[in-house]
Amino acid sequence: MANETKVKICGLGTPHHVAAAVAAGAGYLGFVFFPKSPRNISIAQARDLAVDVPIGVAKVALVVNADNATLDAILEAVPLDMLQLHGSETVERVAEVKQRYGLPVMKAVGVADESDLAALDEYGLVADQLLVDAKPPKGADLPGGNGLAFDWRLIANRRWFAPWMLAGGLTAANVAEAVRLTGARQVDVSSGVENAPGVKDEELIAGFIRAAQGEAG
Ligand SMILES: O=C(O)c1ccccc1N[C@@H]1O[C@H](COP(=O)(O)O)[C@@H](O)[C@H]1O
Repeated sequence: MANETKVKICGLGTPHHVAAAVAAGAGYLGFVFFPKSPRNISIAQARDLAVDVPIGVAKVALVVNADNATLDAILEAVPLDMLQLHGSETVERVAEVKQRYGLPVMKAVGVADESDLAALDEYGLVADQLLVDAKPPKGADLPGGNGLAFDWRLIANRRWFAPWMLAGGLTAANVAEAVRLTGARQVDVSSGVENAPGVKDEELIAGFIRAAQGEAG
């Protein structure tokens, strides 16, 4: 039976793939502002993509340790619904960004083992949402979007003060099991709906959303 798992498709870069994600039922669309990422887009590109997104589908800006000038420039030009902080932003910086921009903030926390879980409790007291992602390997260029999963059993039956989203190495083949094991009601995917780094695939997007929502095929 179908469930109501909300899906975020991250790292969109073309109107075609934005439309495909919306048509397939994505609840969130992610735009990456991080020059090292193969999914990085300019502010002008993001504005053009965001303006046609229907009301009810949240437009999320993913940034990594962005300063106020960078956030000012993004938010002056792009109509956004949420900020995703995916770097080493402190609890204090999360609170500052929330207050300065008045938008919901989702803080990404990397998980590799038990010792990483305390950070979720801390950020959960200040962020509007948590993004529970795999910790990047040492020396990785990207703090996320590496297509790596973590051991989902680490967070089975854990809950935090803020709503949360599961990320990291999710694909159409593993997302149903990830949801079953963790109890996630929201999932986020980037690499798992691509056929090359940074190149989204319409069929993979639709297949991922069907699988996340428990629909066959
Ligand atoms: O997608 C990126 O390029 C990216 C760059 C910098 C930080 C985070 C990034 N993506 C986020 O990482 C997770 C997991 O991605 P994947 O599905 O394992 O590829 C996801 O939350 C993206 O939002």
